[in-house]
Amino acid sequence: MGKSIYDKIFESHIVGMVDDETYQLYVDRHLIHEVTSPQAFQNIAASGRSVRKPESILAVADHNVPTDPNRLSSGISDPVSQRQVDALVENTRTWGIPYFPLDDPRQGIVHIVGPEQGMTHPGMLVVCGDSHTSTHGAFGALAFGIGTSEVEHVLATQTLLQKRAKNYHVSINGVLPIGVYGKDVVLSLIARIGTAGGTGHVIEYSGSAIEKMSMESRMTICNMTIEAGARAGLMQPDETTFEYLKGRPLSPGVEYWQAALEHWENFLPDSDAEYSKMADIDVNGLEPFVTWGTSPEDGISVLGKVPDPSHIEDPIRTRAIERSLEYMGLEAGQPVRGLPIDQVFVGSCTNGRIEDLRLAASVVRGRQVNSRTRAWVVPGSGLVKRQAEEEGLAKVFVDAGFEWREPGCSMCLGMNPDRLQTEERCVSTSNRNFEGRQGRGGRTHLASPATAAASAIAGYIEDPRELITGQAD
Ligand SMILES: CC(C)[C@H](C(=O)O)[C@@H](O)C(=O)O
Ligand code: SF4
Repeated sequence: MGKSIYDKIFESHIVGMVDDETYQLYVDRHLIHEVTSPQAFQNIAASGRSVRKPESILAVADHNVPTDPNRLSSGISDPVSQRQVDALVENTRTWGIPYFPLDDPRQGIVHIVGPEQGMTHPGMLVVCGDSHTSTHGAFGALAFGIGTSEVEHVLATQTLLQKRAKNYHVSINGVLPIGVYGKDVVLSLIARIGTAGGTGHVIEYSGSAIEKMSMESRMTICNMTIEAGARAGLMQPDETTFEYLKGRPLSPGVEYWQAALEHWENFLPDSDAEYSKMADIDVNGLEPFVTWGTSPEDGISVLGKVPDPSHIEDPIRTRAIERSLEYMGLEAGQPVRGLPIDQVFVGSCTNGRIEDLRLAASVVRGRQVNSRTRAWVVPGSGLVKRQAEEEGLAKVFVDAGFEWREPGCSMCLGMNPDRLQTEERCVSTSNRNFEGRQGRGGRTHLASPATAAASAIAGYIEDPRELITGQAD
């Protein structure tokens, strides 16, 4: 029987078995951040154990840090956040773990910093105490989020206990129309299979649309794969992957490059690999997507209408839609395009990379943010920020009336000062639109950087094609 990428990585990392179903897997790389690591380090110290392989770890503070331009002098006002960041600094110092402090240009969101440093290679097992670790699957690595007790286990043993997931194959074919991007593809996938669609599975992507995509777009898709309930997302490594990795600080050096390429070939899927679920997506007719509700599966075309619960038969679903509409301040059947917005957030580990900023800037260039809307760009890392400044993108944003901020998770989640006020409506390039996600009572519409940028200019949810080509409907 043929093997999937998942099967091959999983099997090559088995170092032991705990029972019939539970394997002990070797972990190649471990990313840590300030929220899910303090307790793990505390337990390591309390039990007199030590960190087994500090050089396999990379640490950054991202969730709790402020992103205002004065953050180095003003510091962190919330005492719990400050304690978590202090603990990360202290723990990394104690154990000799690489850490990028706030004044280091390499600081940023863990899932942007890791790939940027060349930390994830095809065939690796990569973990982090964070659900969006699935992002790294874009490199053909098995990457998934773990809980704090597992973070402790990995710190102490460099291994993890795992049961095997099932294989799910998603084939994405066609040519992306103008104004439609990786974010729209993944929002449409989640709308189709639902937030439980991938439960118990690892989704492996292939197809002509994926082959043509940049690493940045592939990462956006793998990042949100977790929102479809899957354990991880995986993509086959190819020339695009190798080009991206070449020359990065933690990538194999020139002298090892050929050997690395040969090694990575071991992790390509067999042509007769078996998958327990399959889906095909044709992107040729895809439209820009935006969510209307409080679940990532609530995506519709930007030209679509929010659902009418009276047309739904399932009473549980009817109630859920009614509740979402109420929370989101929407009427059944209302078009989503044209909804006035208070805030636009371009950033997060989903869409805070240089390609995302280039895309948003291309929509914004020479235009002005609508006076009713605040618009922010929060680069995913200091390196993204620097590159965007060098390319003149920062100036495009600032000239248009955007705020240009320091790297961090920022408004992706309300764990730092960047939050929505109650009932404020935001078009956000992040990955979750749960109730209160961007601040208590805040209303989130997930979308691509192009849709977010177009909405900032319009002051309402706008079809980006309107600004790119002048022909929306
Ligand atoms: C805080 C952290 C544990 C959390 C996660 O695991 O995803 C966060 O990054 C998120 O996006 O909700
Ligand atoms: S940017 Fe958002 S999704 Fe990504 S790690 Fe930070 S909080 Fe989680």
